[in-house]
Amino acid sequence: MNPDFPSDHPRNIIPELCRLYYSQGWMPGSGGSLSIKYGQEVYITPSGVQKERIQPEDLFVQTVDGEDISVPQTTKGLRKSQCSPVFLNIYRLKAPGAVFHLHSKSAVLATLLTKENTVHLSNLQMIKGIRKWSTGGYHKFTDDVVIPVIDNTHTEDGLIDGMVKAMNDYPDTCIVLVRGHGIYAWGQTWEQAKLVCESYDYLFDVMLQVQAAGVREVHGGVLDSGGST
Ligand SMILES: CSCCC(=O)C(=O)COP(=O)(O)O
Ligand SMILES: [Zn+2]
Repeated sequence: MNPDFPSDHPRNIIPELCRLYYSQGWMPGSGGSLSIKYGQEVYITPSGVQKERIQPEDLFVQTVDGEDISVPQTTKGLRKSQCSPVFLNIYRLKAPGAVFHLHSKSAVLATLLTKENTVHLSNLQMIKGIRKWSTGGYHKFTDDVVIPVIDNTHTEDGLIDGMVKAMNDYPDTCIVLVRGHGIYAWGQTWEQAKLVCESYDYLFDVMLQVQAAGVREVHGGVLDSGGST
């Protein structure tokens, strides 16, 4: 922690979360990127580095319109995250307080087990921890939670069109799955974005383990990762 900044400042929170997510296997091999909005400033991790080793001074700071507020004053030759344009697009469209991009294995597996453009979840208690973005209200555990899946692209900014369509088609979602790649997830605060990532990782993991057990139907009629076999 850098004592020059409050403990809840993005320069302290982002490196802490990067270490946590690396240890959880969600930011392996430099994959993934985190961003937090603080006032009018968006703090974003640098590109292509070992995310678990990021220091408070390594972050880029931009406006939601992509103007530089500050760049790292280090000799490390840091570059902006490839995810920056995707993050900023989400900040402009949804006005969240934080957007995370993670390569969690359960999310990637969930996208590979369906050819459809959605994953469905229902009848799981942890669904109650997820908010509907448009109202802020929480889901019931019996709700049919529909998560959009978009196809991967060769560059991160190539994801923007698919992300915009997914956000328009599913205004309640606070997560978009990218096939074979990972998730983009957001919350009103970084704490809420963290809860979203943890809840969905748990839910995807449960769904995958039920599927691995060869179960096609469960109590309440759902095991459905989009209807494809
Ligand atoms: C091996 S990770 C390839 C790029 C990627 O998908 C990612 O999430 C990290 O991008 P960044 O530019 O932020 O390092
Ligand atoms: Zn990625």
